[in-house]
Order: sequence, then structure tokens, then C-alpha cells
Amino acid sequence: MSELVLENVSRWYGNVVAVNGVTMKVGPGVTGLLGPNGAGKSTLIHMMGGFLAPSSGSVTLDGTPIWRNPGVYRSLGLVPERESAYDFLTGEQFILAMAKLHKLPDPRAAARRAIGLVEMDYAAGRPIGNYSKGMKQRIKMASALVHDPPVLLLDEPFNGMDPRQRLQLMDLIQRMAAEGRTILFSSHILEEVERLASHIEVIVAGRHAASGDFRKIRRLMTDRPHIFLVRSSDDRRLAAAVIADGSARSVQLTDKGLRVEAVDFQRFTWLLPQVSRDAGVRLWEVSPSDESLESVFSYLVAR
Ligand SMILES: Nc1ncnc2c1ncn2[C@@H]1O[C@H](COP(=O)(O)OP(=O)(O)OP(=O)(O)O)[C@@H](O)[C@H]1O
Repeated sequence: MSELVLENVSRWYGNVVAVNGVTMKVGPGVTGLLGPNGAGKSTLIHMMGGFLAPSSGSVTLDGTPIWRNPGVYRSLGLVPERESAYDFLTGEQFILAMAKLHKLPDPRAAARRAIGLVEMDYAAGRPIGNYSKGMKQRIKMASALVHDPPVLLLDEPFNGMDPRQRLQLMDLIQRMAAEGRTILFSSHILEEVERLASHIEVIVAGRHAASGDFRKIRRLMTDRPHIFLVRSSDDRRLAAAVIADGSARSVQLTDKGLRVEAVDFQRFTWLLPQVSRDAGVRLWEVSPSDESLESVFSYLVAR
């Protein structure tokens, strides 16, 4: 059972602070690293994979520092976000080369096993340049799995995949985790993380913002005040009814409609139709106006 431990880890590039004092533990099973673009997810993953040195703090695997420690690299498999640069090689040649780089005793057998694990046997003889996005992702997975590491790090593995490819990859990740591996994958999409990860770490602007199972993270995100834009047949009358009802913290009349800050998301969305019906007002449009992921994340950080 492998555990990655990050203690007060920071990483800066010149005067850009990409990761700022992050402390967290990643154990067996699937952990989702969730955060908006530019939050520092890739930087964190590269430090966990031994590709990048922390500027301060420590990143260890089962107590051993990862940076510049080739012994530990044998326990790590990293699937980077970028497309593979070996388009001229066949899948099989690529995986065999990786097996040889790891100096595995029987590279051919290891390559065959890894290709089988990701169900790419049927395309192993074709050049990677002709693969679909999902196939490329799977061959990258095979390259990270060729030495059978107990830890697998995946940077935005679902980016650009269609729903079928997504399901296939989710299934593969789940199988890898069921074998006792420690798997961490990054994403900026909550639903993706929710479906796959038993544990979630949220990172925003380089800082650790929250951690827990998806129910906890979901609750943190939905409990925040929600802002809605409401258009109706009589905004003024509706505003009075909403205020009287008490489910909104503030109501503002604007030229686009009513801007309502709801205290409780579920209660408000459930009560609004009733309140408007009782007031004799027709609802034309109810749309959340602050649902961008950035605003959800900044709420988490500001707590
Ligand atoms: N080599 C670098 N030189 C300078 N700044 C960098 C470098 N790599 C990353 N950064 C900056 O560090 C911050 C974190 O980047 P990082 O790629 O780790 O985030 P991310 O969460 O993985 O984002 P994305 O999902 O967009 O890749 C960003 O502000 C980015 O511009």
C-alpha cells in the first residue's frame, strides 16, 4: 500500500507561485485532484512524479523523498497531459522502448502485458500518429504501467475524449485501483471527479482549498450563496413576494430582471415557483448567474 505525502510544498517559476504551501496525503484507491485551469495541478503532479523539484517543502512516497531518487521512480507511473511525441512509432514499439528504459528483465513480456491491460492489442502494430485521442490516452497509460508501478498519476486524462472513450478509461482506472494501486488524476470538471474518485482534493490558485469525499465537496459547493437572474411578468411584485418569503438574502431590480441572492439553493429553487404562483406572477426565466467553476472555487478558498 503506497502513500504519497506532500508537506508544505511550494513551487515557483521565477516570480510566479504555481503551488503554495500544499499539504496532503494520497493513499490507495482513486483520488481526484480538482481545480480550475492554472490552479497548479500539473505542477503538483510533476512534483509527485519526480519530474520537478519542489522549491520548498517535501514530497515523499512511503517516507522516501521522490526528487532525484531513481529507486522511487520504479514505483511511479505518470501519464502527462500533452500528446505523445512518438507518432512515428507503433504502439508496441513505444511500449517496448519504455520497458527497455526501465531495464525490465523481460521487456517483451512486460510490453505485451501492459498493452493487454489497456486493451490495445488490436492496434499495437499501428503507428501512434494514426490513433484516436482515446487510443493515444490508453497507450500512454500502458507506457506508465509497463513496470507495474503501485502508484499511477494521470494529468487531465479525460481531456478531449468522447463519452464512450471516457467510460472506457474510467473503467480501466477503476480496475487499476481495485488491484490496490494508489491513483491520482487531475480534472477541472466536478462531475468527472465525482464519478470516479472516492476522495477529492481541491486546489485553487496554487493553494489547497478543500478535501474529502465527493458528498462533502458537493455540499461545500452547493451550500454557498447562489445568485440567480429571474425574469417574470411582474418583477416588482415578485421581488416583494420573494423578500417576504425569506428564502433570499437580497433581491435587486435590474434592467435584465431580478438579481436574487438565495441563502439555500434547494429551498429557493423549490419555493420560487410556489411564491410566484401565489403572487400571481408568471416566471419567464430563472438562470443561475454565478455558476462558473471559477466562482465556485473562489468561494471554497474564501471560506
Ligand atoms: N514552466 C513554467 N514557467 C512559468 N510559469 C509556469 C510554468 N508552468 C506553469 N506555470 C504557471 O504556474 C501556474 C500553475 O500551472 P499548472 O500548469 O500547474 O496548472 P494546472 O492546474 O495544471 O492548469 P491546466 O489545467 O491549465 O494545465 C500557472 O499560473 C502557470 O501559468
